[in-house]
Amino acid sequence: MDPPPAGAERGVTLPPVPRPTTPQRPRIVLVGPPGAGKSTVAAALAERWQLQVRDTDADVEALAGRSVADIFVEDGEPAFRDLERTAVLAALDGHDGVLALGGGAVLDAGTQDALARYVRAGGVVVYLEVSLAHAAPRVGLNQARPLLLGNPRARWQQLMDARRPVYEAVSTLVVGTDGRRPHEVAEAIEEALAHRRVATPAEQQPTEQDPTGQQPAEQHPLEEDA
Ligand SMILES: Nc1ncnc2c1ncn2[C@@H]1O[C@H](COP(=O)(O)OP(=O)(O)O)[C@@H](O)[C@H]1O
Ligand SMILES: O=C(O)C1=C[C@@H](OP(=O)(O)O)[C@@H](O)[C@H](O)C1
Ligand SMILES: [Mg+2]
Repeated sequence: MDPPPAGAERGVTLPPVPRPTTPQRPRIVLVGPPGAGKSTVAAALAERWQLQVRDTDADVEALAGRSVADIFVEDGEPAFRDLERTAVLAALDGHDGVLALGGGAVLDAGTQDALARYVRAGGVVVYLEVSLAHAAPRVGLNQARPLLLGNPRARWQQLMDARRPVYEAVSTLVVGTDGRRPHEVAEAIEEALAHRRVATPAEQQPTEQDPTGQQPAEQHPLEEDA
């Protein structure tokens, strides 16, 4: 007999958890600017879904044996981006769980290609949206995000102006986080996944197998097995 679905023992009805794929890939990837809550919401989703969580910033720090801030200061941003690409590609290729990217990871061409392949294979990329007014108090004035040093609000806005089109292009779903607590963002993601049936622009890019870019519904990784 199949084991009861997660939450059943607590009398809770959960939406379908994204199912595993072969080869192993993330069930969901979170992108968005600093302070969107990617790391926090990824951990919340993993907890809800009883999956492993991975965060490319933590992977980079493990690879380098130093903090993100120290890598920026000692080696510069290009060296950080190289480590980050390595971490992202490794996670997209072998992490079966929830994956949070660092905010600037999507700028890398190799990462963009890997995300596009992941999406064409049915993967889910959620862009966590946040406004400056809500992001600023979340990122605060701490030193952990070197790109925001100096004038964090102005730097954040500059980053967003340059990156918004990239976040939109690589994602298959956009979820707002303004005024929502992390667990409410996780719930909003679940709800969006449960109700979503229409392919988004990132999913409609043509593939060699399907020049129309349309994805048959039965291939979607969020559907429960029949
Ligand atoms: N929806 C939210 N509402 C309020 N605070 C949040 C929310 N999401 C995250 N935070 C807080 O904001 C800070 C940055 O969150 P984090 O998950 O590190 O963002 P990101 O990884 O996108 O940069 C953390 O202190 C976290 O607790
Ligand atoms: O936006 C960026 O370029 C960065 C975001 C950070 O991650 P979070 O988005 O998780 O804060 C971290 O990777 C690094 O400080 C650079
Ligand atoms: Mg983070």
